[in-house]
Amino acid sequence: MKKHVVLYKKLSAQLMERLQAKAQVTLIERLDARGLVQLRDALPSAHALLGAGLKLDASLLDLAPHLEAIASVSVGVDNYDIDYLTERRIMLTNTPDVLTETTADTGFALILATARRVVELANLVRAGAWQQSIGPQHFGNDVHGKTLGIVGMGRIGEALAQRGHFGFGMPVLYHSHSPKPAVEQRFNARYCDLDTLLQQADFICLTLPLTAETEGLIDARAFAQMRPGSIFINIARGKVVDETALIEALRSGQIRGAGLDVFEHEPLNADSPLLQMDNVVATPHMGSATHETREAMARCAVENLLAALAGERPVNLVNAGAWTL
Ligand SMILES: NC(=O)c1ccc[n+]([C@@H]2O[C@H](COP(=O)([O-])OP(=O)(O)OC[C@H]3O[C@@H](n4cnc5c(N)ncnc54)[C@H](O)[C@@H]3O)[C@@H](O)[C@H]2O)c1
Ligand SMILES: O=C(O)[C@H](O)CO
Repeated sequence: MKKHVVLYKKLSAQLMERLQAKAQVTLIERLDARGLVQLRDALPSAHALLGAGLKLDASLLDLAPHLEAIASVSVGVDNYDIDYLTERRIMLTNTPDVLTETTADTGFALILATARRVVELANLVRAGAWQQSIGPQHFGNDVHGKTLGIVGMGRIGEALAQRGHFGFGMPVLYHSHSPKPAVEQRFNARYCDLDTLLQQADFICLTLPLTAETEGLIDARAFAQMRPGSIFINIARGKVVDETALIEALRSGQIRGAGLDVFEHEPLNADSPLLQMDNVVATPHMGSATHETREAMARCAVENLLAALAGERPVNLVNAGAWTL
């Protein structure tokens, strides 16, 4: 008998066909109130789940006694209680690598948009307020040659460093768990502690995961270290930042601007003070959101899931303990 896979993300026809050839599939089209009821109804017979953007904790997963695998269509795994999954020997897989370049592109889009005030000035043109040559009150700042600070030198951090170093001639500072000699050689990057990076970088970019260790890492104390004129970019996770402290740093002029793809609560509330600020560029958690990359992520998740259900070790297994226990 085919195993039961519950999707809470729509797949392309091709991937759906591939999955249906091997499994009985239930698709939950939207994770609204009705969708959540459908999910709870499907969990008791589910062998595997595939999707993204849902906090899957014990309160839901206790409803799924037969669950063998969860294929997350994301690289970030902060929505899952990994210890709980490992204890139950439920394999968790993610989708690294395929989204690295696209997410780094988003990071650079935010760097350029904030430094050069692209959104603000495009809105001015759209509003018909471009009546004469713009003057210094509308000038931005250079990106090329400025110091790029990367917090979390992993896959996406490296792709950002590559763009900064080779494309924009930027000196690169980085802070990570440990120094990476190969990265230093390739991008002429310098490892430093977090405070030094915050004090010296013109662009401070977060590319690290949300974990118990990183939650609230960038707080009021951290913003106080940043130099006036610096620009803060977050393409990691909103909860790595104390958003109240960020708003205060923007209001007080401690930092010059922020490019934000992720927020403490998503979707960002329309009455967030961040949306009242011209020096903030806010995007809707779109780091990996291109047609090509989202399809590659979904394909990667399907492959991981099919491997798990076939009793093979998935390539992108996050919790090795679920396999070897
Ligand atoms: N905005 C988006 O749409 C989007 C897209 C993809 C990924 N992301 C986020 O980006 C994160 C990074 O992705 P990746 O593929 O580069 O992951 P990765 O594991 O390759 O890199 C993360 C890096 O952060 C470092 N790190 C972890 N904890 C740290 C700490 N406390 N202090 C300093 N460094 C620390 C790690 O050593 C690693 O080098 C993901 O976990 C996800 O949350 C967001
Ligand atoms: O972690 C990821 O892959 C992105 O944030 C998309 O959810």
